[in-house]
Amino acid sequence: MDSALSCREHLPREEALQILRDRFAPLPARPVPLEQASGEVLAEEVVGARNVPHYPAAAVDGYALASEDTAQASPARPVLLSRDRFCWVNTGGAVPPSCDAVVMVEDTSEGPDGLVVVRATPRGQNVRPVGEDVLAGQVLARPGDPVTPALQALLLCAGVREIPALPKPRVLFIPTGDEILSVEEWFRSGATPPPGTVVESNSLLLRGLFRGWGMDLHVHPLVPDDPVQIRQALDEGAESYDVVLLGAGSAKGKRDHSASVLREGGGLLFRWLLMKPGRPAMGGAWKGKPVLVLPGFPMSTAVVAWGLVHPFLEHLASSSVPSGEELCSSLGCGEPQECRLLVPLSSAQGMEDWVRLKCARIRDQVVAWPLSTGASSLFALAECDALGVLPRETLELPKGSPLSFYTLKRMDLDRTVLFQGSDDPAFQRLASRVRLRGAQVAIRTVGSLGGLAALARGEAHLAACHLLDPQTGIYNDSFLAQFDPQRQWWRRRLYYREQGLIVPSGNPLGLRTIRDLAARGIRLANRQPGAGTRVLLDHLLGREGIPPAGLEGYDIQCVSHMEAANRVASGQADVTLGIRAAAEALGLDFISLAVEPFEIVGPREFEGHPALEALMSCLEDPAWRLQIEALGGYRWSL
Ligand SMILES: Nc1nc2c(c(=O)[nH]1)N[C@H]1C(S)=C(S)[C@@H](COP(=O)(O)OP(=O)(O)OC[C@H]3O[C@@H](n4cnc5c(N)ncnc54)[C@H](O)[C@@H]3O)O[C@H]1N2
Ligand code: MOO
Repeated sequence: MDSALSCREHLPREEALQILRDRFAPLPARPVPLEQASGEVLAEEVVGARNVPHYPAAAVDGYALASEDTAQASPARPVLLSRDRFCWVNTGGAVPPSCDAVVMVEDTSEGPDGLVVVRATPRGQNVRPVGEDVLAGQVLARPGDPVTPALQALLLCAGVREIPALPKPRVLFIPTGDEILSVEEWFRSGATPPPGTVVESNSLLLRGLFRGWGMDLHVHPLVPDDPVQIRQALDEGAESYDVVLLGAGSAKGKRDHSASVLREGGGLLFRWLLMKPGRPAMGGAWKGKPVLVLPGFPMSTAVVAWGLVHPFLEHLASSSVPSGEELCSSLGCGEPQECRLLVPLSSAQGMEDWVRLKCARIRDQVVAWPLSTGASSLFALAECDALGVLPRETLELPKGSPLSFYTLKRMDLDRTVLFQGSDDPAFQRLASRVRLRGAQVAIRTVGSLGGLAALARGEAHLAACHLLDPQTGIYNDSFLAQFDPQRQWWRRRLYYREQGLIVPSGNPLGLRTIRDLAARGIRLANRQPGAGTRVLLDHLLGREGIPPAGLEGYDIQCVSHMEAANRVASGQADVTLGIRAAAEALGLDFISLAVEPFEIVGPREFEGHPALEALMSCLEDPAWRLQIEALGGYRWSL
């Protein structure tokens, strides 16, 4: 036990990193046999042990000879050499010491009297002298150089048997948690695993990150929230590994033991980082080996891996990442780039805030919007294109603020259009088809009205419209006239879709019409303001003279058809208004109330955009049409 350690709390990530760097020295270089050294990085310079070539070598097939014997030779006055004045050499063969040049066989003819040479062959011609390529003692490669195939071959020729490689820290990840199921248990648990259980997904995530860094990660079998077993696993880790990563148990739960185990058994160096997510991360020592605790939520694990674990491993491995470029190295991207925020962003005060971003480019401006901020959201982590790392002093970033971002995925913004608008499963499938044509539709679900307003502000290439005008009973026309008074947008109808009541299978409450929503005790799930489906609901209720305020659940704002239908499927609501496809996807019953045209619209200025052209060509794709028909409730004409 290292009682001399004092624990720093509430500290910036960089300070935590510095504490680790000060406390744990880089690992020694590793000798690696040359044949196995592919992909390694040199820890020291390497000098040649032998000359290459180590003998004077013929560069052509021909005759080795003394250059002075051919000094007068020319096609007009060939020279005849007697048999003791030349000898045959193949390309690469040794030139005898008595010879200093090689004449190409094409410039000679050998006859019974000797060799006829038609060209003067100056000293050294066609001879590769000793050490021409490499001289013994010559510096061949320097620290930090990657061992490429060419370097490997060169070092072999230069007589180098093994190389000093940068150390590769051996790292063990110990997942912990009583609630965590192994992958086998997860799939064995059926379609609905018991509440409170979570699959052990962090090691899959971490392994992938390590692979991207060119490092291996070993994973310990799952350990329950039991201090004795956690200590035992740490003992095993410290015995055989250079670094131990302890998963979860980092916050204040009754089953969170990481801090107390470390504090009592090894030493806690720091705890509570000024970053979000990842705040409960901690660092310590166990039997002299570094231990880092990764908070359990996936995004927290990833952020701590990027921001702390990888830079620390690079320190242990003595890799020379220039200061300030640590995150680019961890994230595997180039210099941060700049975008403008499509929406305001508020950052937690005093915290370095890691934000998952989606990006698009409109005209010449790269724009970005944040995805979910929840540390538990894996979808946001998988879906985002980029990360914004907001410095601790950032508070409010108004809409339009510049923001620098690190790319996580290759983005082809020339071939990406930004769609803002309604949620629609068929349109989602269309976006997948567009991918197959090498282009992308970035989708931001903001409802029909939100999409039209975004188009009007020049913040999207494309929006959707399925809005019923209660006054006229006509879809879309009046809304487009309002948002595009100058008529500068094109419009195209994609399909019609059925809207209706989505109720549990078998319709246990016997709901039939919109009037039934007003019955006592009926729990509704509604959509967000601005969603076309909510506009339709309001219209249908209004027609029947039903005041929305009286409906239980009218204030519930689901942002997609699937979210609303899932509320019904899970028993949280008795009914929602939505499309037939959402009901069918979840095996729910559907009572059809309306058929609406689903149109897409966009400014003419973007016509010809490659992603828009790809989208238009997908509309004719029979495979997509079949896929849409199978969703249920979509049709091509009224
Ligand atoms: N009262 C407080 N509660 C929490 C605080 C706090 O300061 N006070 N901090 C929150 C923050 S921030 C985070 S982050 C989490 C950290 O949680 P722990 O590290 O203690 O981890 P658990 O509570 O055990 O698990 C959290 C979450 O992650 C899931 N998990 C854990 N391991 C894995 C794994 N290997 N693979 C996938 N998912 C995993 C776990 O099941 C939980 O759902 O604490 C907050 N609470
Ligand atoms: O800091 Mo926690 O890691 O936000 O979710």
